[in-house]
Amino acid sequence: MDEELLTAALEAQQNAYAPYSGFAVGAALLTADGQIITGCNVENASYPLACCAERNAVYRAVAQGHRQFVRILVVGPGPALISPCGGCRQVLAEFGDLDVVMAERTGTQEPKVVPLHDLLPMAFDRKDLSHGV
Ligand SMILES: O=c1ccn([C@H]2C[C@H](O)[C@@H](CO)O2)c(=O)[nH]1
Ligand SMILES: [Zn+2]
Repeated sequence: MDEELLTAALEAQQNAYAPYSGFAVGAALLTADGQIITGCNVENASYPLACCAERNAVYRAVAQGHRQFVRILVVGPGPALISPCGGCRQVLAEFGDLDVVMAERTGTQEPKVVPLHDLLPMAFDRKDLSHGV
């Protein structure tokens, strides 16, 4: 399955819009019903408006009716493995725990799998809202 996710993420990475950082990222999210939804980073001349590949994948998946995820693979340019930024960890945590697979494009390093819970322990979530939605 990680092979399929890697292929999908590498394809999405090629569509990354990253003229400012030059740092292209691709992500592939595996839904509970076995679908793969991809994302790439999309930057903006107003730098803070950049959207990460992981968040793009989550938002695309939700827009298509998915809310249960089992795995997300994120691929950076390499040779370093990259892990989701804090904002993306929080966005992913909204939909529960899942495994995060970190990969890189050059094939130098073996992918590494880490549960989201380990990347963002004690995440703020709906239980912390005083009005309890
Ligand atoms: O996990 C990550 C880390 C960074 N980026 C993007 C944000 C920005 O466009 C560029 C440089 O940080 O890479 C992602 O998409 N995912
Ligand atoms: Zn991010």
